[in-house]
Amino acid sequence: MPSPRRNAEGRPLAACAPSSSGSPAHGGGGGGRFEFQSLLSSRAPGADPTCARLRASESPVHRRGSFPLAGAGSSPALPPPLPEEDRMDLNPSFLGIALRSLLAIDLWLSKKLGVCAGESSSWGSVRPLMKLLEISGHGIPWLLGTLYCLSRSDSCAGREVLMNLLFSLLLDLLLVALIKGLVRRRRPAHNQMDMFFTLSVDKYSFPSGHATRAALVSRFILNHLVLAIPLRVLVVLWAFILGLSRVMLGRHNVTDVAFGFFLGYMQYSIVDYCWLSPHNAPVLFVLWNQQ
Ligand SMILES: CC(C)=CCC/C(C)=C/COP(=O)(O)O
Repeated sequence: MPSPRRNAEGRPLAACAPSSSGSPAHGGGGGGRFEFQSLLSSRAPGADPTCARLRASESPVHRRGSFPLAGAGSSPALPPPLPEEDRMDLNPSFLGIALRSLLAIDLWLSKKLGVCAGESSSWGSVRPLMKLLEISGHGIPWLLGTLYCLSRSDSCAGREVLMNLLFSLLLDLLLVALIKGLVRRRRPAHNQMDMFFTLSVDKYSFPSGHATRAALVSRFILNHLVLAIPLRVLVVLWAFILGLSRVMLGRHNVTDVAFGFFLGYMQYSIVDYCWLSPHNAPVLFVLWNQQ
């Protein structure tokens, strides 16, 4: 009985090319079925690049018994190595499986929750309300509102808080644009791209800019405005419902919003750490006072 071929690390190779005589795939044997002696570690591409991974279209599922080999009897002509994106990893890590499962759950849940994604959706009648909520967390009203309040503020303390809110909003826009541009996750297929004033990176969905802003601004408000308890609860509710509405509108997947909340929360910690004051950023305050 022939022992399985092994790669450089001593791991058995997947026998996608037929082994020695007797294999049904070799020389037109009757069954036409490939036998995988074992899964190959994807970290040994040099050992046998054509066997290490299979192209999906050439896997036995797709082409039973029709592996493209040179004619029977001649030595097997190995196809050229496949480009990385055409390869199928036969031995995904535990982390890979966990991530893929999370992604599948995310897509399934997001589709289920996208009940306002269109006028004809099951909750289509609530869509206008969700879009109103969308505007309440949009960057433009927050930026314009902060600039307006800054121009009207006549106390030093007020100006300091507003200056930092402005800095938070700009930092948020920058970080979200950066991550969206790096990750480039497409928005859900059921989303209608009818958002008010978007930037070019807003065709991507990870993370949700509304969720980051909601978390950042609400944490900011709770820390710097003296509010009665019912109002504090309202601020938290607004942030939560705004995040949920992103998924209901079909704009985002659940993970976009969850990460957005996390990022916004962390952004506030950055802002708090780098808090701008007339002591550490006198130029900013002097310049503004001269306006
Ligand atoms: C142009 C400015 C100042 C802000 C863009 C705000 C915007 C459209 C963000 C996208 O949010 P989602 O990622 O939640 O869809």
